[in-house]
Amino acid sequence: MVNLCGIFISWTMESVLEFTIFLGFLYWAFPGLFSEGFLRVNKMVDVVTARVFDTYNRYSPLNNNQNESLASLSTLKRFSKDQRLKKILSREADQKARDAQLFDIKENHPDVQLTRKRPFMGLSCQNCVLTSRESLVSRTTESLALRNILDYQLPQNKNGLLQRTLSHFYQVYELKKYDFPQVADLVLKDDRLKKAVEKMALQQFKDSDSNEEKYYQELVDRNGKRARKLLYDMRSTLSDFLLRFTSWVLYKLLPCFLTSVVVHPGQVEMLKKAGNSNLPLIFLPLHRSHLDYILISFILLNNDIRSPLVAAGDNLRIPFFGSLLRGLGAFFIKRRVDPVQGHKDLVYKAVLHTYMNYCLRAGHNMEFFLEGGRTRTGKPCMPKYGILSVIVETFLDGTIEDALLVPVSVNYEKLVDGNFVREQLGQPKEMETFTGAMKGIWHVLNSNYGMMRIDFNQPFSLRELVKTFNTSGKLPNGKKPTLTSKASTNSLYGTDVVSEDHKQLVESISKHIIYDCAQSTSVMSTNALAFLLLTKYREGASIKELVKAMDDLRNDLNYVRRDIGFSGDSIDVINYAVDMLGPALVQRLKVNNEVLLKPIATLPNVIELTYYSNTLVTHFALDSIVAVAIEALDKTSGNVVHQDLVDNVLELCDVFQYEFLFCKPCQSLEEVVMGCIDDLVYRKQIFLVVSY
Ligand SMILES: CCCCCCCCCCCCCCCC(=O)SCCNC(=O)CCNC(=O)[C@H](O)C(C)(C)COP(=O)(O)OP(=O)(O)OC[C@H]1O[C@@H](n2cnc3c(N)ncnc32)[C@H](O)[C@@H]1OP(=O)(O)O
Repeated sequence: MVNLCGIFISWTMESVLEFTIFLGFLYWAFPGLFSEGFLRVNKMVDVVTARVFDTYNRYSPLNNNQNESLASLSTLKRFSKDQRLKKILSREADQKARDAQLFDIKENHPDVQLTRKRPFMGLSCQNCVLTSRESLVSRTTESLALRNILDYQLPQNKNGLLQRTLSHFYQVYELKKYDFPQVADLVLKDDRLKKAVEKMALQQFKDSDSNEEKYYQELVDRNGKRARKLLYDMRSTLSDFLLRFTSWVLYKLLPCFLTSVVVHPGQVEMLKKAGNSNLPLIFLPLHRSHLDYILISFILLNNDIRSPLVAAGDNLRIPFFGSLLRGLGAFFIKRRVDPVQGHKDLVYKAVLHTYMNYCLRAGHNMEFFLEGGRTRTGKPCMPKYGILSVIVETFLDGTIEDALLVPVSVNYEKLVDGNFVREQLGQPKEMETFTGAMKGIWHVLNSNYGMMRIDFNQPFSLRELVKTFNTSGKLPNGKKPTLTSKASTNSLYGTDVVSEDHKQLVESISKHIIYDCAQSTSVMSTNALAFLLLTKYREGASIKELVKAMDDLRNDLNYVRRDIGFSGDSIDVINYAVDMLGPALVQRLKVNNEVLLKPIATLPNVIELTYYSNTLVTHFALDSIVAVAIEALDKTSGNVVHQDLVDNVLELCDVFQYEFLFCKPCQSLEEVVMGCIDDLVYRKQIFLVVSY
């Protein structure tokens, strides 16, 4: 502090001038910063005031119920007098209300409403991994209530003055310490990598005109050096200190733009138990925003679960942020493995495969995004198979005994990384840069994204899944695979051909996981409103109509045990969602003294609204296809033949197979379609069933 004062006092005229020039430069470089400057200063003052009050509350007696902004000690005193008066008044009012209620209860029958139990999302598949499904979870785990992880609570017995003042610091200090071994040197010595280098050199040697031994050696050296460089560009330098420090910073920053980050403590409990099994956990989230991996690591770290290494596209290897991400667990992969001089890039594949192999063997957990990037439409993307094929291969060749796969679904009330409208209109993606990232962070910090929800599905054993697929032939084409543990001959590592069985297996696992994630994604208020407005009320609807439609939608979702990420009266939900979506997406009109909500269904705005709605479109995809198939049938006789309808639906499903995953790979699509028709007959009474 003394030093800091000294610095300011010792400022000369030159320093002042220099500082002014610096400010001038900032203004020139980032005019946006200054034009909105005052607004932001105001916001900042609000945040600081809120923090001061928050701190005051922590020191003051625990039940003082004060929740308004305070400025000075005298105001505080006056405030507590007012508070006391308010309390007395509210106690009296309470008393009166209770008396009146007691009278009502005596006179009338009470209107008892049963609160519906929230479904526990993400249990693993009972067809494929029954043993995993029965482990790690209990009735108590299931019935725990959702929790906002930004509300950090100190343990009961650790609630001293210092701990309360520096609660977040205390939290990160107390975290369990893990070792994060570095494996790069081991990778370079690995025989398989050396063989891939030689094989690549040999291919290049054969393509050349030379037949001198010396040239071949030169090629081996060149490829060896390339392997080293690829590895050092790729590797992660996960650091315990950096994780803790970032976690502390996040505790301070996240509340600036998120009202809550909601997780199910039961799911976290399952992960903790799985973490104690000494098997690597492989986290497989659906990718919506850059916040996904930040919050997943944040939650795991703060629950004493080993932080994972995360496969990051090398487009994120930008100055400063690249090194930061590397220290927080990122290992950088090429987003496309392109051929080198007309041949498959064996060296790169071998580096990636061997690196992942050693990381898993060293006990690291891993995380990667099966979709290979963020969804641009709000619908889950079809999976990419490269990284998962390495994990499966690492298990099949006996390097690891087993791995626990954890599908993760993430949803936001409001999309954090812009709206992808530019890209959806056909313009190329803007590449990540340092200034772009800084501007993005600044923008995010000054916005409100509402609530974020993360669902960790139940971890399941890769061994059990492979065994089930092996023994029951539950692959989509009904083909029985015969995969046995054997030396590595396929996947990303140094090969030209991936065996058909292995391909089928990896594809089925990937699709199963994407399907599971989509099923366990909870529906946000913004998804529900956008869906209703775009599919049912494109021309607008009164609040009353929307409330009725929202109630019906909630009932439908509850019936199929989809979790809804909001609660309360539908009218409040709608008003909240309208505010979150903003006037650029939903208009509030006043027609004949009635408020009408209307979607902006014109380009480009409709693209963003569709993004929100698509979370539910996936859910209703099969129902909609049945509806379209019924329309296409000949109904002149007044009847529809069941089998014709099923055939029509299957044909349409074939057309849409790259757009939606209609069922799990372990299910038969025909049976799922028949189930869907039966359900529509029973619940929506679309037909009267007649048998001849
Ligand atoms: C305290 C808090 C801290 C918080 C702070 C934490 C921050 C901590 C980290 C930050 C982290 C950032 C994270 C960013 C998020 C992304 O950057 S997402 C983007 C990057 N991630 C991914 O793309 C992962 C998924 N992608 C893949 O797996 C892709 O396959 C790859 C590996 C990128 C390659 O893609 P590709 O070149 O298009 O090739 P693809 O057709 O998929 O096949 C590649 C190979 O896989 C194999 N293969 C393909 N199909 C199959 C199959 N069916 N079966 C078996 N093998 C197959 C074959 O060997 C094939 O090679 P070929 O035989 O064709 O030569």
